[in-house]
Amino acid sequence: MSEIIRLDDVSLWRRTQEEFSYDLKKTLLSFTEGKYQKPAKKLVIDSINLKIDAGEKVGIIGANGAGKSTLLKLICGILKPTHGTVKVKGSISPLIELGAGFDGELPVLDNILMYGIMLGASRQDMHERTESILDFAELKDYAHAPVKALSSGMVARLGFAIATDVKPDILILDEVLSVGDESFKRKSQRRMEEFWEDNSTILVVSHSLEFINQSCEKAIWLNQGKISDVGRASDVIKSYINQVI
Ligand SMILES: Nc1ncnc2c1ncn2[C@@H]1O[C@H](COP(=O)(O)OP(=O)(O)OP(=O)(O)O)[C@@H](O)[C@H]1O
Repeated sequence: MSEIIRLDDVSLWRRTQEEFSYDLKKTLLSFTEGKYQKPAKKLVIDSINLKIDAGEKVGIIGANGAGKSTLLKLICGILKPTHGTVKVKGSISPLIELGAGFDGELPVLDNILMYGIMLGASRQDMHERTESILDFAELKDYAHAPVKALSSGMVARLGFAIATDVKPDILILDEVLSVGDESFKRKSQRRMEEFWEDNSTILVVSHSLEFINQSCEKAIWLNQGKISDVGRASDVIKSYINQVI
């Protein structure tokens, strides 16, 4: 099988949460008082080497704060590593922050076009797909409305409809999807099952070990930013459970 994702010695440092209370006045004062301290940083991904082949379904498990979402964000290019390289061949659809790339002021139709192009589809392709995307998202009546006029559930449905219609080579999922209301949830699950049956490469983060065991042949156990174990899902889950209990 051909390699589709490769991470070589990837590390990422991030500012710690305290930095979010960053205050310019306080910083200037601390400078004048000679008390300035450099922003604290934390190593959230620590020297990761990883290879994923085309068509593999890979589950990522680990405790809260282990770095699972961060790893997905590095793979789809939302975050850049501080050190090391991330190589991805083919198109990638991150179902992570659904709708994060939308422009609220622009109509739904324009956003479908932009979002699809951002995910790697051509303009022509997106023109042809618009109808089925609006149909799946159940947003035909909103085609000309600005995205800011949609509810948050509608925005998530639109994001999901575009990202899955575009049929990427690699699908990235953070937690098992729970988009929209009950009827949409069922519909989105059926669409996800099609991806599973397909040759798509899938990376999924989940706290449901049962789901990972049933749906993925391979699993990665992350612990404090490092890979603790990688291999057959059932084996990795066993060693994770043994360590946790
Ligand atoms: N925007 C951010 N800025 C700074 N640090 C962050 C940010 N987001 C997450 N972190 C830190 O990065 C580390 C890894 O977080 P991440 O969200 O990847 O963990 P996770 O394994 O997905 O956790 P969970 O299971 O709780 O979703 C944590 O220490 C977290 O505090």
